[in-house]
Amino acid sequence: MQKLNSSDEISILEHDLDELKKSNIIVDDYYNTSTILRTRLERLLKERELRRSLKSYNEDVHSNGAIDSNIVDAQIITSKTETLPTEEELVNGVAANKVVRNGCERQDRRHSKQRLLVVANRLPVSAVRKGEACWQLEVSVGGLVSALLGITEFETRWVGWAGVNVPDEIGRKSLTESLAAKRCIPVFLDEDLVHLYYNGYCNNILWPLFHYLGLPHEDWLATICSFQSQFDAYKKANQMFADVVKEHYQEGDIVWCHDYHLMFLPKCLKEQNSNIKVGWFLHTPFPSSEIHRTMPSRSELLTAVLAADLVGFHTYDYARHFVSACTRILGLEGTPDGVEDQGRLTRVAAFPIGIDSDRFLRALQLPQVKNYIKEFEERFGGRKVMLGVDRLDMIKGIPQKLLAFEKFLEENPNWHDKVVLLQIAVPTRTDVPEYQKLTCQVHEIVGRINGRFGTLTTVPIHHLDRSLDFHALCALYAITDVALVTSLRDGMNLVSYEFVACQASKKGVLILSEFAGAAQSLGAGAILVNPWNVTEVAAAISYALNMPPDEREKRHNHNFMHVTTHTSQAWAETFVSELNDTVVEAQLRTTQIPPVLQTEHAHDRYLRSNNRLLILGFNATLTEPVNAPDKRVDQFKDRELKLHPELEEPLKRLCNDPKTTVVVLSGSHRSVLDKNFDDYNIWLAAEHGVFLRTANKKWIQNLPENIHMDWVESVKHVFEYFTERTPRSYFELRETSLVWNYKYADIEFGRLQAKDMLQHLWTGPISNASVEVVQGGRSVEVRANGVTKGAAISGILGQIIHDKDMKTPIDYVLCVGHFLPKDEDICTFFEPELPSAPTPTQSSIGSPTNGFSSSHSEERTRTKKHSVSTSFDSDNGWSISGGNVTMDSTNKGSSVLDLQGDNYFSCAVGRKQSTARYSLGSSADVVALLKKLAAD
Ligand SMILES: O=P(O)(O)OC[C@H]1O[C@H](O[C@H]2O[C@H](CO)[C@@H](O)[C@H](O)[C@H]2O)[C@H](O)[C@@H](O)[C@@H]1O
Ligand SMILES: O=c1ccn([C@@H]2O[C@H](COP(=O)(O)OP(=O)(O)O)[C@@H](O)[C@H]2O)c(=O)[nH]1
Repeated sequence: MQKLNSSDEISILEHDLDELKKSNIIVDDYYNTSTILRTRLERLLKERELRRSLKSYNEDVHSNGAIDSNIVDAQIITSKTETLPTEEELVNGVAANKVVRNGCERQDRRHSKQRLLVVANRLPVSAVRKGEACWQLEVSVGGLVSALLGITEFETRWVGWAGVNVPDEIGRKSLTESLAAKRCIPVFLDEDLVHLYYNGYCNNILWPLFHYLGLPHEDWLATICSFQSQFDAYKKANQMFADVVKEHYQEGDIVWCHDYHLMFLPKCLKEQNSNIKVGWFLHTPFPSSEIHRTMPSRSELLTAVLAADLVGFHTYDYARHFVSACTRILGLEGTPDGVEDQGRLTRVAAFPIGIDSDRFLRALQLPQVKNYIKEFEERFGGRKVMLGVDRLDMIKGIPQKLLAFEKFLEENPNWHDKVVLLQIAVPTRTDVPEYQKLTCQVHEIVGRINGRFGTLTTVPIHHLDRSLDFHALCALYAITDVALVTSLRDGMNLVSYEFVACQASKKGVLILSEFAGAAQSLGAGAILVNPWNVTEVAAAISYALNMPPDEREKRHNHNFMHVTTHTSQAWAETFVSELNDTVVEAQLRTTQIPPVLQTEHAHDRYLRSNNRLLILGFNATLTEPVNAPDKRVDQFKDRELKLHPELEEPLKRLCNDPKTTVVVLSGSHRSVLDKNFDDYNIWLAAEHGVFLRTANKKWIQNLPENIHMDWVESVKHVFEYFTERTPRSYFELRETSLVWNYKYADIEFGRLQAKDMLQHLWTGPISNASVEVVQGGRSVEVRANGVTKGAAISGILGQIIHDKDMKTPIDYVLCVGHFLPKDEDICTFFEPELPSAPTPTQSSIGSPTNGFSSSHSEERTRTKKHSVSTSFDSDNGWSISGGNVTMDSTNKGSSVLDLQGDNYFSCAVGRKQSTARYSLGSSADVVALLKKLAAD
């Protein structure tokens, strides 16, 4: 099998384009137009269009037999055993389907299908041991398997648990071989692990919580006590899945992880190999963040899922809940595209699943199915048939359905012998006590209703505790008048889709719970009900049974159209193509993110230089991080900014090094800096450099004195108003600015409030004042016009050079900070090719003193010297401006800065996108860096 990597894919695209052009198929010149495709959507649409053209081109070529090819094996899992109910249908059906869709489908080496590793807890077949090395494989029941069986576009391998304990080597080997024939790869989990991982953590904790059912009531104490061991088993099982994937992974494969059983898998896979393309799809609902918050492992689970490149859900609501949980619980940023963490985006989107509708349509033509239809019609002749098909699971609302049917019978005696409810309740998770209890409960209700409304010859409910073979199921769907789906919560519910697919002639009615994901796609044609409202469901049954044919037809047609166009094939194709796009996009994004600072390199250069300048931010640079995931903050204590305790020693050493000048340049008030750095031999610049504390510990004003502050009162009113209405937000009144901070507030609410506040500020009383409104990650700041760190640095530098009486150029600059974009002008200030724009102070350059004078340095172009001039102004003190400078007659030939290109390290801390040359993740990394520099 040919493997594809990105460059292969590109060259294939190029090759394909050539062929398309040769064959007179008109396609825009992708490479020319791509240069002007500015938005993501534009680019994706273009790529889709291209893919489609290629696909239809391939289909044409293949059906014309133009390319030498071999017939591809059916991708679908089929069983050789007689017990498999769908064998004939799958073998014939899939093959037929391929012929219909692709002409004669062949394998072209260049256009080989993309390899897809589908990893799900359950394999599409479950194994039953028939002898030491003899296995019978049966198709597993459940929507996940049904949907994934429909995927034929990819070269698919399944990795999963075979649903059986195989302790011996002979058994494992023989089962592995049997499964290999079906392109399945087993993960062997022993009984104890299955008990803790599958029965315990998956089905006793995650499943009920994700379906809003709360923890099982009777044994909730035991559940809480065993939580940790179950969670450990869950992680262990996930790692075992990852290990099996690793064995079978080939470069370029897509790994598609499925469902709540495998939330840790994306993390395990990325730890093994960060280049694997990983998608994760949840088949259940993702609950409101308020539910997810109650889980002891809430953060770990979310973080593990976020390791995936693409995360998918059935509905937009579930996706929104997930993003909300990530912002509220992990404090990450939710964007329209997904969740961002340090510049890395995990894309989150809705991909509603579908069914392989052709498979059902074809099945209805099979003689076996026709026989079943005849048999059922004779059996239930004269009565309307209502149908329920569910796994016997509490989420399916089977007791509620039965009670609603009972109420209908109570209220409609005329229907007693004219309607029958067939309820197929497939046993599931039978080792979990809650499921055992549910079985008893359902039996009891069925018995009671049949006792109450049955006659000697008929009963109103036929209840089966077993699964049906596929043909029987199709026949049942086809003869049904009203399907009743009353899930209390359901990720999607494919039974409703299958019913619609089989109703082309009967056009029966679907009653569908509004809590099933399917309600969002089939809601227009179905009668939507709240399954908890038994009266409403009973009324819906009556309405459905009495519905006039034209209304039935309209409703059915609407849903039939949806089911036959939104198929499982389309679902898988869309997911995989989004995953491919996401990975390409992520690569594009990372090129805009500065690389991580190599501390070794910065250190090495530091050692080789003689006159170093370290410019350090304070907040989130030299302080302890406050919003580590799940860390409970004491907002009053943590609000006070404190120097990271591990920095005290190294920072003192750096400050006392005669070859090093250290400046802390912060937005904070002078008192905050004084308090933290009182006994350091350090330069302090407060309020973004408006105030400067010189070496002799005196504060001077660095930026012009004539800063107008007449706007403060009005802004203060606005800030007070929002602080009162936003719990845990606060504001700081500084000398030249005001900052409203919502980092401890609910993030989403904080953001909404900030938007509202900005509106007020922009349009309100200060709209004409000489101020700037600066938006931070979790703050809004109003400061005087022209105040930025970049504007302040020239004055600071001039003052330092003057006070220290520097005679040699600064040959090393490290500028590290969690600066707002507005303040990143400080990074560009030192760039050799990008002298900063003139600042208010720079406009007042006086005659240079102190040994520096303006002149031209020819070396600039050769060595990329940083050329900056100093000046003194009687009003504003020292300033330095960009330009070409050398020292005066006493120091001819030298620049103020001589960074040799490489000796400049601007570094953004905890920022995703930045104009800085490098980045560091957090203040912890800054601590490590400064410790290293101080060690020598
Ligand atoms: O494997 P089991 O524990 O026996 O459970 C069967 C499957 O149940 C769940 O199905 C879900 O997936 C369907 C397709 O997306 C969806 O329509 C339905 O609403 C879900 O409940 C479960 O999520 C699967 O993992 C199980 O295999
Ligand atoms: O006797 C049965 C009953 C049901 N199913 C299949 O089980 C799946 C149920 O999927 P659904 O999404 O409705 O719910 P889930 O069981 O996955 O929660 C459907 O594809 C049904 O065709 C089956 O194969 N045999």
